[in-house]
Amino acid sequence: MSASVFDKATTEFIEWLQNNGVKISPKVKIEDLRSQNQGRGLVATEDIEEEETLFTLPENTLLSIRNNSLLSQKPHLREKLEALTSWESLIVILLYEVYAISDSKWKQYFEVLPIRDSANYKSDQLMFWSEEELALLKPSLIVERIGRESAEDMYNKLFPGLVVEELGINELKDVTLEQYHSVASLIMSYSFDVFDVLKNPENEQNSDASDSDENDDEDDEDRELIKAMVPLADTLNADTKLHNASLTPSGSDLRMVAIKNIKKGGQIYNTYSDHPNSEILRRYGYIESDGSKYDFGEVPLRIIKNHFTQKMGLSSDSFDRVTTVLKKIAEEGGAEDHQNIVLDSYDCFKDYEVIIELTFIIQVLSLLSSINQKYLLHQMNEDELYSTIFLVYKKCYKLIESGKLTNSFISNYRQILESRMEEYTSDVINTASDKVNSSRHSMSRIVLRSEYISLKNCLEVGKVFNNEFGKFKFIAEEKATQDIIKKRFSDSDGSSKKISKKH
Ligand SMILES: C[S@@+](CC[C@H](N)C(=O)[O-])C[C@H]1O[C@@H](n2cnc3c(N)ncnc32)[C@H](O)[C@@H]1O
Repeated sequence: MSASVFDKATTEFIEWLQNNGVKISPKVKIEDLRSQNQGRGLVATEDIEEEETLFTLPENTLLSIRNNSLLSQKPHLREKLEALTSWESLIVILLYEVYAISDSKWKQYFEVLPIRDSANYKSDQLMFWSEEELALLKPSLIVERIGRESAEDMYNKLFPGLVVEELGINELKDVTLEQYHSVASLIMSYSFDVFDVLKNPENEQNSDASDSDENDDEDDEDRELIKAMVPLADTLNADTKLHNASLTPSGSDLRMVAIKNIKKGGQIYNTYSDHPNSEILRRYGYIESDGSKYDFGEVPLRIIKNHFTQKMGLSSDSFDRVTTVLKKIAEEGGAEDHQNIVLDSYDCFKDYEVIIELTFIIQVLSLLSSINQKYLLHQMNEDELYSTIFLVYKKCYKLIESGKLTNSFISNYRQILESRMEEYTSDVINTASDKVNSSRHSMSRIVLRSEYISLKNCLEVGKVFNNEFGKFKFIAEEKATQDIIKKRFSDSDGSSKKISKKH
């Protein structure tokens, strides 16, 4: 699309908005931001004050299960469509609107979307990356969450089986996997979750923007929220640090409101929720070159296992038995009493915070490794192992609750983070943000750098373990293990119980 064709599509879209009752402040305009690889965006043409309304959208401009040509033309399908998840129904509705009819009410809107303009919009969501390109993202765990399989399962469920045979929408009998992917990824990166005002007229609109996931397992029982395409609101780009406007309810309308003062010439930014760069890339196909505010790196359980088996003397079998018991303790105790601390991976945030499960599991394994030096875990039967781990679990819970950790915890924690960081190559670590472009190669490096920096920040234990809940004290190992050893392994006269000591 040449500049004039691109501009013409923008002009016709603005006319369409006005003809459909959308009120736009004279202080904003849609701008061509292709030179910054941002497609279209909204910018301020005057200084804007916090709380000013930038535009108001009447409910009938939204494209959703409440508003679409499919149900206007085939109202008998309502119940069956409502029985689908809101993901599935919006996919069918949008495919019908875009491909099956020529006179859609939203025609001018579609012309400014990637689905109609592949020349200006390249789909960089991870779903569209080849295996070689995905390899650029190693060792990020994001490559394990692309969800291609579940997306294809949904395609196979819908086409042609459900859509043609059950719903009888013959117009969609030839939908290809490619068309399905482009509509599904459009929904992933452009849709909003809004209150279903027709079903719940007393409810105000919800402002959750674009935080939907093609693979979310939804419970649509009461259908209070529905997925919708929201023209113009979805023209806003996003930035976790520059977020300055939000979509808010206003009766049955939606209003985009400034949440900060915005200077003339500044871009209006929405937020697509608290995602790190890896997830922004997966869902939306771009990255924040200087990192997302919500960046984190991840420590896979595999790294923790390697550490405790290779450096702390636990056998691989003991480690697996310990994690099995820890899962069992969580299951039996109920989530409130005993949380599950055995996760596939553990988040370490850029802002010097790690999830509590990471602290907890490393502390548990640290104490168990100390105990294992005297009383071999692999010689214990199931019951003995269970009760030992249970005591250690309880002890660690109390320690953490009272702001204490052991010295071996801190050394293990450091080494585990360092082992994970070693998986990142030095060229990634040294990527300069001013050299960033929108190539997949460049974006991969930024994602990896975001993760690496987050892990590195979490090595600053003085900050990580000195947070809003207070400063952790580090105590000697023996102080923490002596009670357990007394309770578990010694009779009152000091002789050892059933379990044999290591010689
Ligand atoms: C809801 S749309 C925003 C409008 C979009 N720029 C357009 O022209 O249609 C979301 C898409 O915009 C792009 N985008 C949003 N925020 C961006 C940013 N900060 N930098 C680069 N691209 C961004 C991404 O392609 C994303 O998938």
